[in-house]
Amino acid sequence: MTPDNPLNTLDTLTLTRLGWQNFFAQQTDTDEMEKTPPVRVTEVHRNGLRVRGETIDALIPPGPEATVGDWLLFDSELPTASVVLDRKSLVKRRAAGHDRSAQLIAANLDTAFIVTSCNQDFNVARLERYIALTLEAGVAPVLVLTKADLCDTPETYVDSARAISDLVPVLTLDARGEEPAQLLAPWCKAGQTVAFLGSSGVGKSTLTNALSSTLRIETQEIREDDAKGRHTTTKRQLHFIPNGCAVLDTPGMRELQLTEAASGVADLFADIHALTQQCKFRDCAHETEPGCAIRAALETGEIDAPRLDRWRKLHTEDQINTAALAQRNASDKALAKVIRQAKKLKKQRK
Ligand SMILES: Nc1nc2c(ncn2[C@@H]2O[C@H](COP(=O)(O)OP(=O)(O)OP(=O)(O)O)[C@@H](O)[C@H]2O)c(=O)[nH]1
Ligand SMILES: [Zn+2]
Repeated sequence: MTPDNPLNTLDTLTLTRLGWQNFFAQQTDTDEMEKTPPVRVTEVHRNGLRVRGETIDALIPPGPEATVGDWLLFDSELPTASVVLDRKSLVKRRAAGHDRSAQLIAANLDTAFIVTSCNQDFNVARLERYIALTLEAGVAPVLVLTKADLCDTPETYVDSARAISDLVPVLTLDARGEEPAQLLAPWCKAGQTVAFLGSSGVGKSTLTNALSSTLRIETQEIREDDAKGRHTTTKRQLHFIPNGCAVLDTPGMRELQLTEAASGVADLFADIHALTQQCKFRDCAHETEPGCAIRAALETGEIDAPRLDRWRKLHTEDQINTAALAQRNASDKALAKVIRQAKKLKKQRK
């Protein structure tokens, strides 16, 4: 459990402290802001959303299709009618389980710190998954390798992390103590919103604490045998730290499936994506087709086989989930139409 951040209980947080940016200001005006003041979703609970504004701290019932980090124009008379402002960025995944829907993880992040440790948690395929997800979302990814202090050869992890993509900076650190605040400072500036993503036990809460001398989120030691965490953080919560940055600590996600992330995957695997455009057939499966640019590049050693496999897996998974989601949305629409027609008929009969 995460105890309440003492700063979250301060009476006044200016809009800037909450992360208000020009992008949002441009969507409204002073008249509207007086009637329906902007509030930010700082926590998502089963029974509603906690929203914070300059003079508002309220729990509103579920209704607005919003997630942590969203900005709403708060309707005090009918909170569920509050309008969600257009998002600067949106991180989502395919919901866990059999449901094909997309689950919103966080909105309006500027930077995502993708956290892993210099131990068994480190896994290139999973990091690529997180990177594709954040690139798709419009959030800048930064890889953070924790527990360098517990590892004899952190360089091997750093080298593998650096090889993933030129688009992604890599930081290595001990999450406890002073180091993180200094190393993360270039991204954790006033008015910015950053988040820590990664498996349970990699040090997300420790890093969140490290950014603020006043925060004390609970952390727990990982299991010794497999370095897995105990899912100590159970909810997504935005913390407002003294330097004016908003920080989101998230629970470790057990399953991270991509959906509607084609451009994120293409950006991360830009070289492979470019090659696919050169295949003779537009629907080339890169198996046995003549004129396949992917297979040719594999033969010359221009691309490496394990990385190609990882691309293939992500690309296929994203295509399948995206198609399933489209189908679901279409059938939802069709169902809504049937209900509307039934209601209309009922009315006519009265
Ligand atoms: N030595 C060392 N220990 C660390 C480091 N980072 C985290 N830890 C420890 O690892 C354990 C797990 O850290 P947390 O911050 O709770 O991990 P988390 O990612 O927030 O985990 P969940 O809340 O379960 O998602 C704690 O005992 C931390 O003190 C590090 O860089 N070095
Ligand atoms: Zn091909």
